[in-house]
Amino acid sequence: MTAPGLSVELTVAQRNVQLAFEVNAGATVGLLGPNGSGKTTTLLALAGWLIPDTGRAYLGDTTLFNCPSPAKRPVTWVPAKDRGIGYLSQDHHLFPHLSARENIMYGMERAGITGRKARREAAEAWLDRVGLAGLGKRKPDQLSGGQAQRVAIARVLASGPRLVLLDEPLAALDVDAAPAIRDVLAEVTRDLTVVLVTHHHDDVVALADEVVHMRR
Ligand SMILES: Nc1ncnc2c1ncn2[C@@H]1O[C@H](COP(=O)(O)OP(=O)(O)OP(=O)(O)O)[C@@H](O)[C@H]1O
Repeated sequence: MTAPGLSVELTVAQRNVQLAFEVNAGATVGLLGPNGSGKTTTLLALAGWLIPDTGRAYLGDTTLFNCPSPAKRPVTWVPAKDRGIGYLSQDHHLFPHLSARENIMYGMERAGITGRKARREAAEAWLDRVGLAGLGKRKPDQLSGGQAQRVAIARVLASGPRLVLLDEPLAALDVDAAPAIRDVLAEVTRDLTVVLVTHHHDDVVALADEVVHMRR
């Protein structure tokens, strides 16, 4: 399946955020800007967790939201669970009672991927792909921070998202662990449409095809 392109424009007056940008199908755009410039706000609106005052976002042929006026309800508002968007933050947010493999399988189940055996096999393949072959039975508290973030990457990607949102995905990692995981992210998102928020120039160089510079 080919990744869709993304087009977004939005304003959030209370947060003093106003922006517009496009991402080509299968490309990664990096959002760079100082604290408070609206990077997280933009990701929240795309993910479906924040309704902007005005704006529109199109993912391929799908209208994610269409908010013509702050005084009116959105004309179109696709709920977060129906957007087919994968969100990865700096915290892995793995379920502590589930193994690494079960966490990945959970992401697939939520995305409607049927068949427990198929999910299990796919989860094993994802563990392999993110460099964790053989560690599928470990619970999050038996993994290092870097290994847990690799599981989180696999959980997001295994669900087959149409758009991937990366919110400072390497910020919580040791400087020693970050480069290898950056390489994993670059490999697994190569053909996907991605919006990346980061403060790190290394992330932009390794992951982004284009950069949006945001100002306060
Ligand atoms: N829950 C909130 N309610 C009101 N204003 C908020 C809220 N969260 C953030 N803001 C404000 O909205 C603006 C944009 O914040 P946002 O978190 O999107 O910026 P950011 O670029 O992601 O910053 P950072 O790099 O610090 O994460 C800031 O002025 C911030 O103070």
